This record gives sequence, structure tokens and C-alpha cells, in this order.
Amino acid sequence: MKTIDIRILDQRLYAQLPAYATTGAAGLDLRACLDAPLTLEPGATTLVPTGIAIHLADPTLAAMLLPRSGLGHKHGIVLGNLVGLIDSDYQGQIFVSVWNRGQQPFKIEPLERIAQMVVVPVVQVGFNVVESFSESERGDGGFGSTGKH
Ligand SMILES: O=c1ccn([C@H]2C[C@H](O)[C@@H](COP(=O)(O)OP(=O)(O)OP(=O)(O)O)O2)c(=O)[nH]1
Repeated sequence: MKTIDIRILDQRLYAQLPAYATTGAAGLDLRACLDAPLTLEPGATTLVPTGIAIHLADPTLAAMLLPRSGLGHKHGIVLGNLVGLIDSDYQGQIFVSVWNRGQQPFKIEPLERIAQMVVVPVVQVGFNVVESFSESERGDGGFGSTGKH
């Protein structure tokens, strides 16, 4: 198992520390490190601090921030950037862009689990500039070119 360095920037999270040891779940829940509840109006987006910083260090790793299923499906609380990408050399606090795409105001409580993070492998490639590609079955067909069934 790989380990990565994590800094706890918000003292309140020390109570949650066991959750930052691996649990077998794909995603690590990220908490809204707010001082007071924050109401997000329909259509509004806000940047929420998570109280943690990670240093992946290895360029073949990245972390992705994703919505929590229940919040997204039931309340329309998703990410303003749709997916957040954490670079392997980023060392700052992780922020979540929280977007209320729903119809109702949504109150974010301090330390509420607001999004999740998953560490993913990244293949480092070099680009070989060419004039044309060797033939493939699909060619340039895309965007529904194969029909519905
Ligand atoms: O949801 C996110 C997305 C990014 N980041 C941090 C980590 C990431 O490594 C850094 C830069 O993200 P990105 O490259 O996606 O942002 P950019 O808009 O291209 O800005 P930059 O010029 O800083 O690369 O911001 C977050 O904390 N939360």
C-alpha cells in the first residue's frame, strides 16, 4: 500500500483522525471546515476549506474531488468545477468548490462531509507530433456516431 503525507490544518479534525487512516472505501470524505453554518442559495457556488493538505509527491498519482452521491442526488450539491484535480506537487490546503445546482437553499454545517477525494494513478506520457495517424476502426467518428443500440 502506498502512503502519502497529510497535514491536518484544522485542529477540530484531530477527532476524525481514524478516518484518515485507510478504511477500504474508495473515497475519503472531506469535511467543510467552516466556523459557522453557511447557507448556499440555489445556483450559488462557494469555496469551502477542508482543513487538510496532502503532498502526493509522486507524479504518477493525482487526487480527484468528487461529489458525495447522496448530496448530489437528493440536494443538488455538487462541485462548481464538476471534478477537482489535485496535482502531485500541490501542498496547499484542499478547497472544495461547492455548487448548489438544486432548487432549494442548502445549509452546510461546520465539519459536515461535503465531498470525497480519491487518489488515482496517472500515466505520464510524452507527445509525439505527427501529420496523420495510423488507421483505426473508429477513425474520427464520435459523439453518438455508433447509434443508440
Ligand atoms: O477542486 C479543487 C481543484 C484544485 N485545487 C487545488 C489543487 C490543485 O493542484 C490546484 C490547481 O488546480 P488546477 O490546476 O485545476 O487549477 P487551475 O485553475 O488550472 O490553476 P493553476 O494555475 O493554479 O494550475 O488547486 C483544490 O484545492 N480544489
